[in-house]
Amino acid sequence: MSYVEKLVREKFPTEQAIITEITNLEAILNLPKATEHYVSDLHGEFNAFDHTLRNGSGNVKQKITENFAGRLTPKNIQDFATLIYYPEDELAFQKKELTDQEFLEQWYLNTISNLIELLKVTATKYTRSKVRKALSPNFVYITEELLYNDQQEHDKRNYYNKILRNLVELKQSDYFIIATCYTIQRLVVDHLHVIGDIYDRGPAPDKIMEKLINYHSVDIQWGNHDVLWIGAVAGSALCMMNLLRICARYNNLAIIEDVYGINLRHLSMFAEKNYGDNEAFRPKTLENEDFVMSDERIQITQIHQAVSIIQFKLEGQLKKRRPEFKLDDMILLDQIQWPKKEIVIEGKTYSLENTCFRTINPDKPFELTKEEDEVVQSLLNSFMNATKLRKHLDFLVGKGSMYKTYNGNLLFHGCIPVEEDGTFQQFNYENDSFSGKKLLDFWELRLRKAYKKANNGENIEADMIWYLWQGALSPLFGKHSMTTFARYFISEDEPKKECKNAYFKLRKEEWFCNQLLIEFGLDEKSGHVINGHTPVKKEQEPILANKKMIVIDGGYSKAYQPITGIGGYTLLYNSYGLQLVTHYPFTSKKDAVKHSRDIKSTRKIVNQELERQTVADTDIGEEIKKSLQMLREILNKYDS
Ligand SMILES: O=P(O)(O)OC[C@H]1O[C@](O)(COP(=O)(O)O)[C@@H](O)[C@@H]1O
Ligand SMILES: [Mn+2]
Repeated sequence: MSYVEKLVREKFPTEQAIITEITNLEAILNLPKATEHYVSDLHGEFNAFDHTLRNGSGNVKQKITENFAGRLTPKNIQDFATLIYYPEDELAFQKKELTDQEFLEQWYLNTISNLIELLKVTATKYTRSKVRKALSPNFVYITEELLYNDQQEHDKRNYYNKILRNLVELKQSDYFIIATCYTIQRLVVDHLHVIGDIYDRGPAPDKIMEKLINYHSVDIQWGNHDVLWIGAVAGSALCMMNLLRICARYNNLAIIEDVYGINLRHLSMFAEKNYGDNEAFRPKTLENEDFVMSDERIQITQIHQAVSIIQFKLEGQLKKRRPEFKLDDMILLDQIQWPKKEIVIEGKTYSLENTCFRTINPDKPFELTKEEDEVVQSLLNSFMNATKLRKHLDFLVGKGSMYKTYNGNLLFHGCIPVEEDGTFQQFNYENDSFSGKKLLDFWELRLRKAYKKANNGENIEADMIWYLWQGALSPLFGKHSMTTFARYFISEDEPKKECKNAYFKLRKEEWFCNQLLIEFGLDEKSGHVINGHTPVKKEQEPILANKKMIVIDGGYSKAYQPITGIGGYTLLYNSYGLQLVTHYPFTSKKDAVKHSRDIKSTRKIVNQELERQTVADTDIGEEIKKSLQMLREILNKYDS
């Protein structure tokens, strides 16, 4: 008897137990495929993300409309949807509105009854045991009684009404309503995919991480911004400087100090001593006008310069340490022609503007001053020992990966580096070379290794994570070089250009997407490639290559909304197929719910006439079929 068979027999010790399990699994295979929800490039925009999760990208409202249209007015449908998204707020609002006790009681009775009806609809896709797990432990018994009872029968109706009345009379209805609303939110989406870039630019990536940690089912594909944070905690000073620079640039240093508890005082004092105001380094402010001339802005501008210069010095050191990274295209401090402060790029001379080079020794431009070195070391130490940050990144590394194949689709953040003709580019490392799927597997292994071996000494492993941030063959970056230096100090546009990998042109072609799906062992007839990373501009299309490629970076990031013109794309994949959902930019809860300024449009991607998919058509279905086969074999042995 094999080890697995022994375990199965232990779990199902009798013939009857096996038969019950077979029946149960067969039934599950016939349930409709559960809904997957895809989001991407959240960039710290917690409020917008939270709203998307609460409304299931419009799925909650769609279910209400399908079920209650004709019975509830559009306004009542909207109020009901609002209750499910934000039950605490809507309850408080209704209690204030309905001052007459009788009206309020009637509202409670109607609401609970409608909620149970909606819960029934959302629960039909799941087994009873899965629904039970989604219920609040305090109300499992009552909810099941209400859920699985037929109200039409006279005696049962009395019983049902009595439970409802009791909830109201015993003052349990608020708790019950809140719990049921969250259960409905939980059931409308079975699994969430986050296609990278949770961190940077926006104010609250930490809250996104907390939400994901507590979410019932999620996977993450790392984005280039996420790996910066992983790199910093793994001991890469260069990753840390990059993320500090971005935090200063977007006026987000509070996330470092107030949220993750990393003290920036030493850095700030050093910056104040060495830098003044500088136009090129003022933080991007999106709204707060008072901020424009404040001391705080000067302070951030100083920090921004200090960390940028340290970053540029460390890049020079890295180039020497890591020749295999081929950093020749990168503008480095040793190219500056002193004392004129000019730089020659591809034979053309550019004068440097907004310079802040006082800590740079022209003879040894990559050398940190003693104080810079102290600042770096103490910051790195703090990053590596910040408990909350470690908790968030443990989750990010644990649940994350470079790519995912899921129910026939291929998910990754950036690209698979290719030549102009579509052949996979080779990355050479230690006498081996990697391309296509093998390249992504290689990077995943390296990242996990570097994170595990985190140390703040000479950290060669962590350099690898930095490469994922901006290396020319990084699948997460996908551009020939990052032109950060030029973007601060050169006014001409030419040196600021970042050329995209041929992947981004080729992904519009169906044959190319088929090649990608085949490379990852998927069926090119039914699979899709799903990407984030490159904001889909106003004039561009998110659905490409005869619907094989879907790019869902639609601009959760406020800074990118002017170019995308919307507030983000999400995808829903239910038993009827894939739908692309376009969101309005999120301004406030109130605006989103009271004026329905959330979902702009929903577009079907896959032909509606296709047969409805069941669990049998999914990856989990495949697993179940394997288990069924094994159980049947064991059962046969009982017979013989
Ligand atoms: O928008 P900013 O802050 O100027 O940053 C631009 C930089 O961000 C990058 O686009 C990388 O970030 P994304 O992954 O969000 O695209 C770089 O290629 C570029 O140099
Ligand atoms: Mn990205």
